[in-house]
Amino acid sequence: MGRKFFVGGNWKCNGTSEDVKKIVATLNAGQIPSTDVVEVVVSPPYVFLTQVKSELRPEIQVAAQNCWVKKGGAFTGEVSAEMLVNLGVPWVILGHSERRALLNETNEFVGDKVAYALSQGLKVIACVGETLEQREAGTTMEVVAAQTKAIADKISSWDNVVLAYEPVWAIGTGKVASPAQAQEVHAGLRKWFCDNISADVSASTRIIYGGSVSGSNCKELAGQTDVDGFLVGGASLKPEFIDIIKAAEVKKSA
Ligand SMILES: O=C(CO)COP(=O)(O)O
Repeated sequence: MGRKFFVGGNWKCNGTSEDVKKIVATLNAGQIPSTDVVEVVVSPPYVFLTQVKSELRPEIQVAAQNCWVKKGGAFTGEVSAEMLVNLGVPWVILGHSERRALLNETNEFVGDKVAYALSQGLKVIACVGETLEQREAGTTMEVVAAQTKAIADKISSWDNVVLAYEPVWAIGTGKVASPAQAQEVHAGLRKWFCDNISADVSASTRIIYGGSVSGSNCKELAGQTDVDGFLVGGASLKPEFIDIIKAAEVKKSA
Protein backbone atom coordinates (compact mmCIF):
# COMPACT_ATOMS: atom_id res chain seq x y z
CA MET A 1 0.00 0.00 0.00
CA GLY A 2 1.80 3.13 1.23
CA ARG A 3 0.17 5.84 -0.82
CA LYS A 4 2.82 8.56 -0.99
CA PHE A 5 1.37 12.05 -0.54
CA PHE A 6 1.12 13.81 -3.90
CA VAL A 7 0.99 17.56 -4.48
CA GLY A 8 0.39 18.84 -7.98
CA GLY A 9 0.50 22.48 -9.03
CA ASN A 10 -1.63 23.24 -12.07
CA TRP A 11 -0.52 26.62 -13.39
CA LYS A 12 -3.26 26.55 -16.02
CA CYS A 13 -2.94 29.28 -18.71
CA ASN A 14 -0.99 31.74 -16.55
CA GLY A 15 2.35 33.46 -16.47
CA THR A 16 5.03 35.23 -18.46
CA SER A 17 8.59 33.92 -18.70
CA GLU A 18 9.50 36.41 -15.91
CA ASP A 19 6.71 35.03 -13.68
CA VAL A 20 7.89 31.50 -14.39
CA LYS A 21 11.45 32.40 -13.33
CA LYS A 22 10.11 33.79 -10.05
CA ILE A 23 7.94 30.78 -9.30
CA VAL A 24 10.81 28.40 -10.06
CA ALA A 25 13.15 30.43 -7.82
CA THR A 26 10.62 30.23 -4.98
CA LEU A 27 10.20 26.48 -5.44
CA ASN A 28 13.96 25.96 -5.59
CA ALA A 29 14.54 27.93 -2.39
CA GLY A 30 11.65 26.44 -0.38
CA GLN A 31 12.11 23.96 2.42
CA ILE A 32 10.11 20.91 1.45
CA PRO A 33 9.83 17.40 2.90
CA SER A 34 11.93 14.70 1.24
CA THR A 35 10.78 12.72 -1.79
CA ASP A 36 10.21 9.77 0.58
CA VAL A 37 7.35 11.75 2.08
CA VAL A 38 5.87 13.69 -0.81
CA GLU A 39 5.80 13.60 -4.60
CA VAL A 40 5.60 17.10 -6.08
CA VAL A 41 4.68 17.79 -9.70
CA VAL A 42 4.13 21.20 -11.28
CA SER A 43 2.33 21.74 -14.52
CA PRO A 44 3.30 24.86 -16.47
CA PRO A 45 1.80 25.75 -19.85
CA TYR A 46 3.43 23.81 -22.72
CA VAL A 47 5.60 26.72 -23.84
CA PHE A 48 7.36 26.84 -20.47
CA LEU A 49 7.66 23.09 -19.89
CA THR A 50 11.27 22.64 -20.96
CA GLN A 51 12.40 25.84 -19.25
CA VAL A 52 10.80 24.77 -15.98
CA LYS A 53 12.05 21.20 -16.28
CA SER A 54 15.63 22.33 -16.75
CA GLU A 55 15.64 25.04 -14.07
CA LEU A 56 13.67 23.29 -11.35
CA ARG A 57 15.28 21.32 -8.52
CA PRO A 58 15.34 17.60 -9.34
CA GLU A 59 12.96 16.63 -6.51
CA ILE A 60 10.11 18.42 -8.28
CA GLN A 61 8.76 16.87 -11.46
CA VAL A 62 6.80 18.43 -14.30
CA ALA A 63 3.52 17.60 -15.99
CA ALA A 64 1.86 18.77 -19.18
CA GLN A 65 -1.70 20.05 -18.84
CA ASN A 66 -3.05 17.97 -21.70
CA CYS A 67 -1.98 15.86 -24.66
CA TRP A 68 -3.48 14.51 -27.85
CA VAL A 69 -5.67 11.43 -27.77
CA LYS A 70 -3.56 9.32 -30.12
CA LYS A 71 -0.31 9.28 -32.09
CA GLY A 72 0.75 12.68 -33.39
CA GLY A 73 0.36 13.72 -37.01
CA ALA A 74 -1.88 16.16 -38.83
CA PHE A 75 -3.54 17.63 -35.72
CA THR A 76 -2.82 21.35 -35.79
CA GLY A 77 -2.36 22.88 -32.37
CA GLU A 78 -2.03 19.59 -30.53
CA VAL A 79 0.93 18.11 -28.63
CA SER A 80 1.35 14.34 -28.58
CA ALA A 81 2.18 12.00 -25.72
CA GLU A 82 5.24 10.87 -27.72
CA MET A 83 6.57 14.43 -27.75
CA LEU A 84 6.23 14.70 -23.98
CA VAL A 85 8.06 11.41 -23.54
CA ASN A 86 10.72 12.61 -25.98
CA LEU A 87 11.28 15.73 -23.85
CA GLY A 88 11.46 13.71 -20.65
CA VAL A 89 8.18 15.05 -19.26
CA PRO A 90 6.95 12.26 -17.00
CA TRP A 91 3.38 13.37 -16.18
CA VAL A 92 0.29 14.74 -17.89
CA ILE A 93 -2.97 16.10 -16.46
CA LEU A 94 -5.99 14.76 -18.37
CA GLY A 95 -9.73 15.35 -18.07
CA HIS A 96 -9.54 18.65 -16.24
CA SER A 97 -13.03 20.08 -15.79
CA GLU A 98 -12.07 23.23 -17.67
CA ARG A 99 -11.36 21.11 -20.75
CA ARG A 100 -14.43 18.96 -20.20
CA ALA A 101 -16.65 22.06 -19.95
CA LEU A 102 -15.02 24.52 -22.36
CA LEU A 103 -13.63 22.13 -24.98
CA ASN A 104 -16.37 19.51 -24.77
CA GLU A 105 -14.13 16.64 -23.75
CA THR A 106 -16.46 13.72 -23.03
CA ASN A 107 -15.92 10.93 -20.51
CA GLU A 108 -15.07 8.54 -23.36
CA PHE A 109 -12.60 10.95 -24.96
CA VAL A 110 -10.86 11.43 -21.61
CA GLY A 111 -10.75 7.63 -21.17
CA ASP A 112 -9.11 7.30 -24.59
CA LYS A 113 -6.59 10.02 -23.76
CA VAL A 114 -5.63 8.39 -20.46
CA ALA A 115 -5.21 5.01 -22.16
CA TYR A 116 -3.05 6.42 -24.94
CA ALA A 117 -0.85 8.49 -22.59
CA LEU A 118 -0.27 5.44 -20.37
CA SER A 119 0.53 3.29 -23.40
CA GLN A 120 3.33 5.73 -24.28
CA GLY A 121 4.80 5.58 -20.77
CA LEU A 122 3.41 8.79 -19.30
CA LYS A 123 1.97 8.95 -15.80
CA VAL A 124 -1.44 10.54 -15.62
CA ILE A 125 -3.25 12.84 -13.21
CA ALA A 126 -6.84 12.11 -14.22
CA CYS A 127 -9.48 14.58 -13.06
CA VAL A 128 -13.10 13.95 -12.13
CA GLY A 129 -15.68 16.11 -10.38
CA GLU A 130 -19.29 17.22 -10.27
CA THR A 131 -20.84 20.62 -11.00
CA LEU A 132 -22.82 22.52 -8.39
CA GLU A 133 -26.04 21.53 -10.16
CA GLN A 134 -25.11 17.87 -10.01
CA ARG A 135 -24.17 18.14 -6.32
CA GLU A 136 -27.43 19.85 -5.50
CA ALA A 137 -29.32 17.17 -7.42
CA GLY A 138 -27.60 14.54 -5.22
CA THR A 139 -25.79 12.89 -8.14
CA THR A 140 -22.18 13.55 -7.09
CA MET A 141 -21.17 9.91 -6.64
CA GLU A 142 -22.95 8.86 -9.80
CA VAL A 143 -21.12 11.54 -11.83
CA VAL A 144 -17.63 10.83 -10.51
CA ALA A 145 -18.17 7.07 -10.77
CA ALA A 146 -19.21 7.42 -14.44
CA GLN A 147 -16.15 9.59 -15.15
CA THR A 148 -13.89 7.06 -13.40
CA LYS A 149 -15.56 4.10 -15.16
CA ALA A 150 -14.97 5.68 -18.58
CA ILE A 151 -11.25 5.66 -17.76
CA ALA A 152 -11.31 2.20 -16.17
CA ASP A 153 -12.99 0.77 -19.27
CA LYS A 154 -9.99 1.77 -21.38
CA ILE A 155 -7.01 0.92 -19.16
CA SER A 156 -5.60 -2.28 -17.73
CA SER A 157 -3.55 -0.87 -14.86
CA TRP A 158 -3.98 2.01 -12.42
CA ASP A 159 -0.31 1.88 -11.34
CA ASN A 160 0.60 5.11 -13.14
CA VAL A 161 -2.59 7.02 -12.47
CA VAL A 162 -3.38 9.53 -9.74
CA LEU A 163 -7.09 10.33 -9.55
CA ALA A 164 -7.88 13.98 -8.79
CA TYR A 165 -11.31 14.73 -7.33
CA GLU A 166 -12.01 18.32 -8.26
CA PRO A 167 -15.57 19.50 -7.58
CA VAL A 168 -16.23 22.09 -10.28
CA TRP A 169 -17.97 24.43 -7.83
CA ALA A 170 -14.80 24.62 -5.73
CA ILE A 171 -12.41 25.43 -8.59
CA GLY A 172 -11.15 29.00 -8.59
CA THR A 173 -14.09 30.07 -6.46
CA GLY A 174 -12.46 30.23 -3.04
CA LYS A 175 -15.26 27.84 -2.00
CA VAL A 176 -13.33 24.83 -0.78
CA ALA A 177 -15.04 21.50 -0.11
CA SER A 178 -15.21 20.88 3.61
CA PRO A 179 -12.86 18.15 4.82
CA ALA A 180 -15.95 15.97 5.42
CA GLN A 181 -17.29 16.61 1.90
CA ALA A 182 -13.92 15.74 0.36
CA GLN A 183 -13.50 12.64 2.53
CA GLU A 184 -17.00 11.41 1.63
CA VAL A 185 -16.32 11.48 -2.13
CA HIS A 186 -12.78 10.12 -1.79
CA ALA A 187 -14.07 7.22 0.32
CA GLY A 188 -16.83 6.68 -2.26
CA LEU A 189 -14.28 6.52 -5.06
CA ARG A 190 -12.13 4.11 -3.07
CA LYS A 191 -15.17 1.90 -2.55
CA TRP A 192 -15.94 2.15 -6.26
CA PHE A 193 -12.43 0.89 -7.02
CA CYS A 194 -12.88 -1.95 -4.56
CA ASP A 195 -16.29 -2.98 -5.98
CA ASN A 196 -15.41 -2.53 -9.65
CA ILE A 197 -11.65 -3.02 -10.07
CA SER A 198 -9.93 -4.66 -7.11
CA ALA A 199 -9.16 -4.27 -3.42
CA ASP A 200 -5.54 -3.77 -4.41
CA VAL A 201 -6.24 -0.86 -6.77
CA SER A 202 -8.55 0.61 -4.14
CA ALA A 203 -5.84 0.48 -1.51
CA SER A 204 -2.97 1.69 -3.65
CA THR A 205 -4.41 4.38 -5.96
CA ARG A 206 -3.83 7.90 -4.79
CA ILE A 207 -6.94 10.07 -4.75
CA ILE A 208 -6.07 13.74 -4.44
CA TYR A 209 -8.34 16.74 -3.89
CA GLY A 210 -8.44 19.94 -5.95
CA GLY A 211 -10.54 23.07 -5.60
CA SER A 212 -9.45 26.23 -3.77
CA VAL A 213 -6.75 24.45 -1.77
CA SER A 214 -4.69 27.02 0.14
CA GLY A 215 -2.01 27.31 2.76
CA SER A 216 -4.71 27.75 5.37
CA ASN A 217 -7.04 24.85 4.54
CA CYS A 218 -4.55 22.21 3.38
CA LYS A 219 -3.68 20.67 6.74
CA GLU A 220 -7.24 19.88 7.70
CA LEU A 221 -7.94 18.39 4.28
CA ALA A 222 -4.71 16.37 4.41
CA GLY A 223 -5.85 14.94 7.74
CA GLN A 224 -8.69 13.06 6.04
CA THR A 225 -8.09 9.32 5.71
CA ASP A 226 -8.72 9.09 1.98
CA VAL A 227 -7.19 12.39 0.89
CA ASP A 228 -3.76 11.49 -0.51
CA GLY A 229 -2.73 14.94 -1.64
CA PHE A 230 -3.82 17.89 -3.74
CA LEU A 231 -4.08 19.36 -7.19
CA VAL A 232 -3.64 23.07 -6.61
CA GLY A 233 -4.54 25.82 -9.07
CA GLY A 234 -4.26 29.47 -8.03
CA ALA A 235 -2.17 28.89 -4.91
CA SER A 236 0.41 26.92 -6.89
CA LEU A 237 1.54 30.21 -8.45
CA LYS A 238 2.29 31.67 -5.03
CA PRO A 239 4.84 31.03 -2.27
CA GLU A 240 2.10 29.37 -0.19
CA PHE A 241 2.47 26.33 -2.48
CA ILE A 242 5.45 25.44 -0.27
CA ASP A 243 3.14 25.33 2.76
CA ILE A 244 0.74 23.10 0.85
CA ILE A 245 3.59 20.71 0.02
CA LYS A 246 4.43 20.65 3.73
CA ALA A 247 0.91 19.39 4.51
CA ALA A 248 2.42 15.99 3.65
CA GLU A 249 3.89 16.07 7.17
CA VAL A 250 0.36 15.77 8.56
CA LYS A 251 0.04 12.38 6.88
CA LYS A 252 3.47 11.27 8.00
CA SER A 253 2.71 11.93 11.62
CA ALA A 254 -0.84 10.48 11.42
O1 LIG B 1 -8.49 23.29 -10.99
C1 LIG B 1 -7.73 23.23 -10.03
C2 LIG B 1 -6.50 22.44 -10.12
O2 LIG B 1 -6.47 21.66 -11.25
C3 LIG B 1 -8.02 23.96 -8.78
O3 LIG B 1 -7.92 25.31 -9.02
P1 LIG B 1 -7.93 26.33 -7.77
O4 LIG B 1 -6.98 25.79 -6.75
O5 LIG B 1 -7.52 27.64 -8.35
O6 LIG B 1 -9.35 26.32 -7.26
